[in-house]
Amino acid sequence: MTSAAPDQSPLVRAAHGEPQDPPPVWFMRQAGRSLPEYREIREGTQMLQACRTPDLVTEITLQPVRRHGVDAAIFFSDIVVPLQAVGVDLDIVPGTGPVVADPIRTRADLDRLPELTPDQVPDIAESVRRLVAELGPRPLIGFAGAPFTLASYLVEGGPSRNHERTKALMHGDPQLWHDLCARLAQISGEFLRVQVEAGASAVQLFDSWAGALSRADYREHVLAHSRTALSALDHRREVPRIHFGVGTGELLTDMAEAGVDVVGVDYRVALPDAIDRLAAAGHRVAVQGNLDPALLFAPWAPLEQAVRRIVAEGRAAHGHIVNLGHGVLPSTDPDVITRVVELIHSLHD
Ligand SMILES: Cc1c2[nH]c(c1CCC(=O)O)Cc1[nH]c(c(CCC(=O)O)c1C)Cc1[nH]c(c(CCC(=O)O)c1C)Cc1[nH]c(c(C)c1CCC(=O)O)C2
Repeated sequence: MTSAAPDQSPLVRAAHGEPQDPPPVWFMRQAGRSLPEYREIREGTQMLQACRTPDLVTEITLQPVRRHGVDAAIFFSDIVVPLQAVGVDLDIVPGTGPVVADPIRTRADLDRLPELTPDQVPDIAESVRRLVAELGPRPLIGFAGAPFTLASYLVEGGPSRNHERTKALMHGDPQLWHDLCARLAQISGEFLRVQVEAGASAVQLFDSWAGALSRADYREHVLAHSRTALSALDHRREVPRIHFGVGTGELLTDMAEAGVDVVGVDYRVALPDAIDRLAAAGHRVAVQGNLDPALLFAPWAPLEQAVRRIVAEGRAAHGHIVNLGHGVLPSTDPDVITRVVELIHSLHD
């Protein structure tokens, strides 16, 4: 399945616009609570503590690769790890998500948010190096949160349905908003750069909550900062960049402008529509997606049909990486994931 070196792997080739037969597959949140071996090894260790412990990061990242035979590993970490590394007082609360002790809402708050330097995350580079050595020809995907999604956690103080304080800041004090996002672009870009310099073969920039924005707001207040974050990798254009957000059907062509090779498609948009929209706007990019994670709970017959359809639809794209339209849900049966991977690997054109 995998060829000699990660930069020649099906995932990297598909990301650079060379269709693969069968297409490569991995799953967002493939590591995590759906796996009993993950629940076991995480017992007694806080999430953020686990993310900073190379033995745990290495083992947890490899668990889904061993079990499911996916075509890539995704680095086990969290989008808030670099924020904690620069000194933000935050925690990941089980069942809730990241919670920030002192939200950032004023200029004085922003002044307390420093830039990220590599010496603050030596363990991240160490974990990536170990993983790359273990994975051999299989690529490791590094990742970071995009400025808007990180800003939402920092401004709201935690997960938010409506992002009201974030949007109030964006519109009420655009200068402060842009300065905050510029700082987050540095942090996010540096976190990606550390992973790539340590050997990651591809990256994904998660702008998970960008789908909450209008196109106008996205273009005026967000796009340039995501582009800046990714520009930290401009000296390594051979490392493909994937950009994903939930509910971003209306933003796909805008997100493609951030300097990306692959646009992640969530399950609310039909893959052919996403491919057409991107092509009509002149973007020669690959697509990733877009099986509904809830379909993994359906009987095999409709699930198989959906997987076959997505693989067939993806053949019209400039490269297709099969994935879910968002992360694996914690109560998913891992055997179903393994069976889906086997099916995809059997689907030759
Ligand atoms: C928005 C976001 C976060 N973190 C992340 C995003 C972007 C991706 C997305 O849109 O889902 C990114 C992330 N977080 C995690 C990964 C690991 C790699 C992988 O995908 O396998 C990745 C890529 C591990 C994690 N990150 C988290 C867990 C669960 C914590 C645990 O297992 O105890 C994992 C495995 C915690 C976390 N961290 C965050 C949330 C919303 C949660 C869930 C809280 C909960 O439901 O308990 C913030």
